[in-house]
Amino acid sequence: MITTKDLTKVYRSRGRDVLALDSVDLHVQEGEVFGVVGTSGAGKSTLIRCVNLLERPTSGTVTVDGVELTALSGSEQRAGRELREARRRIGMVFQHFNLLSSRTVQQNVELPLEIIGLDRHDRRRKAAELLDLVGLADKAGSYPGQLSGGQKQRVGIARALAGDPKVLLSDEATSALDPETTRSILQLLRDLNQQLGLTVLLITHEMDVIKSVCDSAALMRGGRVVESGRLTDLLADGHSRIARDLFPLGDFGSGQADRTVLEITFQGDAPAQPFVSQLARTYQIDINILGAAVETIAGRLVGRMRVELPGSHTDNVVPIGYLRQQGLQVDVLDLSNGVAA
Ligand SMILES: Nc1ncnc2c1ncn2[C@@H]1O[C@H](COP(=O)(O)OP(=O)(O)OP(=O)(O)O)[C@@H](O)[C@H]1O
Repeated sequence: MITTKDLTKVYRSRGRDVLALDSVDLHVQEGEVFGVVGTSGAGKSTLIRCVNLLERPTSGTVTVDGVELTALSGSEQRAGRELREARRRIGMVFQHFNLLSSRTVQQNVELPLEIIGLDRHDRRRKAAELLDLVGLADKAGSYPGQLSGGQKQRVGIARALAGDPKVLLSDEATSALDPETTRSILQLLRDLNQQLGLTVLLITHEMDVIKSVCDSAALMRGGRVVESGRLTDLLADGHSRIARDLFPLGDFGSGQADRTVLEITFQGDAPAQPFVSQLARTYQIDINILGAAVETIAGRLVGRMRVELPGSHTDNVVPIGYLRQQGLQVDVLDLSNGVAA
């Protein structure tokens, strides 16, 4: 549904070039919620602004729903007719809501419909439907200043849906909200994704957002996508940095040379059996549990545990094989850099 190829953006700032996007290849499938995560300055905002050509990339292509936007003329306010048409099928939600304070909630939602020339009656009907969809039917006559942050973001979402978009872009939509409101807005995005078949591309600096709402994710660093994929696949990959960040499990053990640290992951229907005590009993070994967490990720129950066994990797080949036989994913950590060996 959204594909970027070799997407590059260079800003010229005070006489020097800033490489904000460096050959970004991204593929967001139709109907999924895709999260881009990364620290400040990684290039997330630039990426999302290039996806709907609010920012014209320096090179590379952006294709949304089969239309190559980068081949259409104009950008920002001077977009040509075809680009404006294509943009109508892409909704955008902003961190600070971007509502007009002098207009009522209803009038804010009607704004994009006014711009496309819909008549008054149809505008009213459509805006009322959208406000109902986001749970704000009773606030139609209120002004943004009379709403909470979460309600303002619901208005922002209703407005973004006015053009019946197939794709919704969310630029840190929950960063200005408290944790409970964040949860309710993420749930709303998830519901809209499922009810309307909406494809959602969101950017965030919070791993919790990825964990609670996304099907897939990409990690950005220094303008590059360093990892991307479906969360279920990433969780099955012992080298995945995203998976590691989804489960911060504490330290890496005693640091002694004759110890083996394992990371054990179980997903979905994998046995929720007491494998640690079974292992200890079967092989008569003392197992040190270093950390454990169970989360619901992409709608599936996923657990991860880090344990330390006495002896080297070679000494533990048989117990590791036993765990794998139980349907568990087992990665042996390389203690020098904390990733799977
Ligand atoms: N208009 C601009 N002019 C010059 N440099 C820019 C401009 N916009 C962004 N940059 C630079 O591009 C890089 C990527 O910025 P961007 O805002 O995309 O990152 P980000 O991951 O969204 O960060 P944040 O989470 O802080 O918004 C940064 O080095 C930033 O300073």
